[in-house]
Formats: sequence, structure tokens, C-alpha cells
Amino acid sequence: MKYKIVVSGGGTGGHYYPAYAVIKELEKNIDVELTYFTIYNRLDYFKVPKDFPDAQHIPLKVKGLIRPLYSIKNINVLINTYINYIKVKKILKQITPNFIILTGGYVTVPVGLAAKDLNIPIFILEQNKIMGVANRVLSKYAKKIFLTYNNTIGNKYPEKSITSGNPLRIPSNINRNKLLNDLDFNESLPLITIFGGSLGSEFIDNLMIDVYNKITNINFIHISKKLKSKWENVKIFDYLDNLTEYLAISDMVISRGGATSLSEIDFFEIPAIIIPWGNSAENQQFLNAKGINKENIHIFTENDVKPQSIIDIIYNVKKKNNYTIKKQNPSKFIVKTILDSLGGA
Ligand SMILES: CC(=O)N[C@H]1[C@@H](OP(=O)(O)OP(=O)(O)OC[C@H]2O[C@@H](n3ccc(=O)[nH]c3=O)[C@H](O)[C@@H]2O)O[C@H](CO)[C@@H](O)[C@@H]1O
Repeated sequence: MKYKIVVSGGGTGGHYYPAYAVIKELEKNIDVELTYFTIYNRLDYFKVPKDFPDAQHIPLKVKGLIRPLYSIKNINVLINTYINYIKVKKILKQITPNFIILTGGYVTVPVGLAAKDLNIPIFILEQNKIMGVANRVLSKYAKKIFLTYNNTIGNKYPEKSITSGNPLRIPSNINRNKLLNDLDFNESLPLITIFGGSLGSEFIDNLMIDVYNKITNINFIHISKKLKSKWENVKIFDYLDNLTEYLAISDMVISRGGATSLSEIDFFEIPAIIIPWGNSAENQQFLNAKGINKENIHIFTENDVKPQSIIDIIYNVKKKNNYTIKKQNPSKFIVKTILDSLGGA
């Protein structure tokens, strides 16, 4: 039997990749026909994985809520949500999905409301330490809510919530020497990977210039749409589809506080310097970073961090002894729970 599955999530990697991980795991268990509702035009900002099942992508022209939430301008947002709800409901009636997965972002509100009206089972993934507004609105109608963090702030439905962890794209095998040789890196040196979420970060780009001018005995991979490399030990890419392969062999990461980036750092047990994006909704990125606050995780605000703060920390970075993965991808548990709750595949 073919399962018709509808997924919806905001148009950045942090929402898209967890959905991808779940769909990939579902495909191991059942035949999947996928429809994906996301934000109009946002798919250009980051690369949609090439091997994503032949999803039909339906972009919706949604308007995001304006803060403060009681702003009069949000009346337009409500009208826009209603128009999209009518459109999505019509499409869902044609598709007749078996179930629907929502990964957060305003775009999911009309999709979730239409699914609820048509009695389609809804599963929610919440990656962040503070639940996003869309997930807060839709949680009431969900069959199960999968959380990355214990005690997610703003979650009103603990009885149907499970702290599963964030489903991730995990490389199937890791060959450190090959990955480093491909980039002409010296294998005996440690590797530090720098990236600012799926959309990049000019703040982190600028911060690193002084660091690169001073440090030559570390290999650096830096994801940046702006920087050009003039340093032999720094390789710059505007995007890497296989970034998680490089994360798996990184001895340190410097990143923003997006929940999926942090889940990867946690999963691969990489020491990290986190500089949360100062304008994230409800200071979400700072709360995410505090949520994984452990030894070897250094959190800075944009105001506090200086190139010298980075140099002082990375000066002591050493190559790890081994790079084997010890944990299980949460996608396995999530898929099993979804299928069991629907009566099994
Ligand atoms: C601006 C914005 O909306 N930010 C939110 C967005 O972040 P954003 O979309 O930046 O997502 P995250 O930082 O959580 O994840 C980034 C993902 O992109 C991948 N990647 C990145 C660069 C690259 O070259 N290749 C690559 O594969 C990373 O491996 C990771 O899987 O979603 C997160 C999860 O809900 C939220 O916590 C963030 O606050």
C-alpha cells in the first residue's frame, strides 16, 4: 500500500531537514507519496536535498506574524491565513493523505487547520527549546508532538508529547582521510567547521577574518556566501549538501543557535562555540543554546564575542581519538511511534 503523506514546514534548513530525515526513515518501512507545502520562494535560500523523494512541492504565499502579536497589521495575516486555508483544504481533499507532519513555521498554520477539519492525523515536530507560535496554535489538534528538548517552553500538551530528539541527516559511513584529502587538507591537523545555520551569517563571516589571519595550524571549513578564501588552511563554500559528513569529523564547530545545527553538534558530540542570532523569535536561539549547555559548549552573545575570544578557545583544539557515531538517529523512534499510533504499517 502506498502511504500518501503531507509535510509542511518553514522554508529554511532547520525546518526542512528534520522532515527529510523522517521521510527517509519512513521510506525504509512503507511506500511513500509525498506532498510538501512550504513558503513561496524560500526554497532558493538553501539547497533542497537532491535525493528527497519525488515530493510535489506546493509553495504558499504566507505572511508571517508581526510582533507585537496584537499589532493591527496582523489582521492582514489572518486574512492571508484564511485564503491559504481554503486553498490547502481543496488540495488535501483531492490528495486524501494518510497523515500529515508539521515541522513549524507560519506556513503550517493553514495546512494544520485544514488537516484538522478533514480529520487527518497530525504529527508535530518541535525542534526548538521554546515552541514556535504555529506549533503552539496547532498542538491542540496533534495526535503526537515530538520534542527535541525536555520541558519545551510553551508546550501545553505534555500528555501527548514525547522528547524524542531531533531527527537528523546522518552520514552512513565516515571516512575522515578521504574527506580531508578531497579538500587538500593536512590530515594530522584538527578540523573546525564554521557555519551560520542554513542561511549563513555575515556576523560570523566578519568575526572570523582576524582569526584566519592569525591561526595557520588548524584546518577550517567555512560556509559563507560572502567570504573569499585567501588562506591556505581555510576552505570556503557557499553551501555544502554533505555538511553533516564534515560535522561528523569536526573537532570543533562555530555556529548560530538554530535548533537543528545544535542537535547535530550534540549528536556528533562536537565541542562548539555558539553565537545565537540576536534577532531570533522570542530569543529562541539563545534558549536553544542554553538547553544543550554542557562542558565544551561556549556560548557568546553578539555583543560579547571578539576574534580574540575565538582564538583563546580554538588555540587548544586537538584532533579527536575517534569519530565513530555512538547515538541512534531519533528518526527511527519517531517513525516507529507514528506508524504504531496509526495501527502499524
Ligand atoms: C532564520 C531562521 O529562521 N532560523 C531558524 C531556522 O534556522 P536554520 O534554518 O538556520 O536552521 P538550523 O540552524 O536549525 O539548521 C541548519 C541546517 O542546515 C544545514 N546546512 C547548513 C549549511 C550548509 O552549507 N549545509 C547544510 O546542510 C545544517 O547541517 C543544519 O541541518 O530553523 C531553526 C529550527 O527550527 C530555528 O532554531 C532557527 O531559529
